[in-house]
Amino acid sequence: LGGGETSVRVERMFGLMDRFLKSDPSSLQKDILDHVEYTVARSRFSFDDFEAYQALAHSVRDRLIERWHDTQIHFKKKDPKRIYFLSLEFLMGRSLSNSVINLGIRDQYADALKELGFEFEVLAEQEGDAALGNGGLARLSACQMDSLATMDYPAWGYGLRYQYGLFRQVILDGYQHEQPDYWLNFGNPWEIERVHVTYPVKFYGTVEDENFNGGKRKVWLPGEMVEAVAYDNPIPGHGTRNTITLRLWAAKPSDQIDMESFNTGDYINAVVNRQRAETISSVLYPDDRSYQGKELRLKQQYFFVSASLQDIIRRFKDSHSNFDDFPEKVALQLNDTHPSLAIAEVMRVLVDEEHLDWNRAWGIVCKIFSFTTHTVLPEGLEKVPVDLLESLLPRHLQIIYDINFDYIEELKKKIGLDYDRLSRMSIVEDGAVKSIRMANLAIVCSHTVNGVSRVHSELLKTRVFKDFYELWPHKFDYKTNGVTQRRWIVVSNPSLSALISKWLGTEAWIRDVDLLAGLQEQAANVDLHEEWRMVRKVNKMRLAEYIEAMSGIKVSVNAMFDVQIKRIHEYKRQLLNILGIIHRYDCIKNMEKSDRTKVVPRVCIIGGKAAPGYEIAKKIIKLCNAVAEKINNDPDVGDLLKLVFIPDYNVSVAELVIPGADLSQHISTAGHEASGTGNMKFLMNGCLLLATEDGSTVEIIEEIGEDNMEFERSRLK
Ligand SMILES: N=C1NC(=O)[C@]2(O[C@H](CO)[C@@H](O)[C@H](O)[C@H]2O)S1
Repeated sequence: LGGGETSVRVERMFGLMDRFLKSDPSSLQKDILDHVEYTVARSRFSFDDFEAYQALAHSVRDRLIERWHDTQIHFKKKDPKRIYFLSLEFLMGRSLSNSVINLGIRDQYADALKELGFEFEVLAEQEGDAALGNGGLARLSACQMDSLATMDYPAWGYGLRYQYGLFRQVILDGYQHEQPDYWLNFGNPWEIERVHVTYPVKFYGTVEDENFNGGKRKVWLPGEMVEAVAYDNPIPGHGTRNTITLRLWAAKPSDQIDMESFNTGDYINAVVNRQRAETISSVLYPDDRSYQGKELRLKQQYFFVSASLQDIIRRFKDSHSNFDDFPEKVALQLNDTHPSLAIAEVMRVLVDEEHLDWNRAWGIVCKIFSFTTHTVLPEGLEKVPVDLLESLLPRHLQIIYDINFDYIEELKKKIGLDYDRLSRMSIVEDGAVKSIRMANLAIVCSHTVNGVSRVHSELLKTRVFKDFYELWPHKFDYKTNGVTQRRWIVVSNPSLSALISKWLGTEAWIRDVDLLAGLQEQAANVDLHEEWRMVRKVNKMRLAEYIEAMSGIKVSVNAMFDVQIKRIHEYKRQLLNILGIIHRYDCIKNMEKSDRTKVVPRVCIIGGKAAPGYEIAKKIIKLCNAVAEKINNDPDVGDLLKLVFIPDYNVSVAELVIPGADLSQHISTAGHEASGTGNMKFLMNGCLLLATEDGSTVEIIEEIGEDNMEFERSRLK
């Protein structure tokens, strides 16, 4: 995502801030009440918090739509190079607060609501999280969309509209149980269903040779077809009118019901096609690492790739007829290997449908793809069994074989007949299960390959993709993860946000996070310290109330809140943290009463979901709850030590926990966390980090400076 040459500011269109919608409190009030009556269909004189939230959401959406249309008109006229971000996961969280803050009208809405007898924060709590992702990779996608919009990029996000997002974590007797995420049950005011934006997606079938222009060409005869229907989500930038689109695809059957079966009373078979189709976009893949359930996963990947590319090519052809212009107008960013089939799909469309010759099509493909890899371990690299691909997408397998043949012939000219290396670098893995190495496919066809931190990039160059780096060093770069300060300070910690603006003397940091460095000039200001302590206290009180409401455990805000919230993984070492807590408990129990006055009271907070099939991770959750049961019910320890497992950790829970944390733990086994983003969120909220030198923490250390660190570098002898 290079310089600003493709980012054209979407200035105030037609000379007005908002063409038709005003934002003074009385106009907003009228808007909200109109939506109560005409959208929510409730009496404007009697409606509850949830109905008020629905009306408020539609009122805000109206303002998003104005800018959204202006943006689309603007870019249709400018016809810039568009960035298409292809990701199978977007962990968006709630939209209301983020939208009104980016629109710059949060306070106006809060004032308008107060006069109607409602509190903005109470209504914001009515919204469910859009949890269309598993963890850091998915939340990064959401933060990137916010930043692309704010930086005025003409960008699109493409993904899947899962009917059920990331499972709801319920703790029973200390164990994790997974419940469906019914995030759509009460409607979703933040999306627009585009019933006219649908594309056929094909699967299975055979490939035939057909006479064409005196030669032969391949024709794919599909065995099954489903419809992809677009659901659009406006993503507003901050301090700009640029409002980009997150287009999510839902799978619908091409034929809703088989009337013959129905009329013969075979009601199950009558709808079996609908079920087969809708399953494709029904459940978010429950794990952000291991790859089981391969066929469904592969169907999901191709479904969203095919629909997205049909949409992108249609948009290109609306104003261009020569595919030589395609690389000038289209950049496709592969978020991990999940969208890698896009490479074979573009080749298929260009060669089989647009009738470009192979080499011309290949030249185009190699200019439009960039690949972000988030994996540090070779065993985490995605492989697709050839037999599965041959069954589901026979034409794509042929294309991948052809790509690989040309690539290996070229490789032989460069490295000679080093068969071990040729075998390692091949896109096709021969072995017990012949497979397609999706990362190799992505690297061969992309013009850039980026890691997500400097440390990660070094691991890629020296271990994971060493062969490729030696061949194409120019392809490899890194873009260290980032998080948006709009969500992680302004939305989640408004009192800190106000304090920062006051002491910096500007709100410009909300668009440009580097301006936060200006606070260093006030680092010794005791007045700022006092205000900051008050902010932290308020946030800790909010968190303590939440803990008591969720677990019944009373915690003292005078204790240090020591937090570790992230997906449960062995490499993230929640177990090490729990063993440390057991040790701390043991030390307190064996301490003389007089010595206990030296103990800093501590509330240890752990939260996170374990993948449903990850048994060890689920046992760690049980251990945490068992240790908590023991410690929290020991009056001898009292407020000196508490342990809380926060259930169902999600984006909204993170927005509550992070501002209240005094200390946070990022103690992954070095070399395992590709980047990590929780460290950044805690840091920008003024929290101390207890961390290993891993992933992006290494760069945080450089940014903070070693004189601000306490090091415990116990090198192995
Ligand atoms: N499947 C994954 N989930 C993650 O959180 C991963 O991607 C994140 C975003 O780049 C990284 O910050 C994490 O370190 C990495 O584990 S990879």
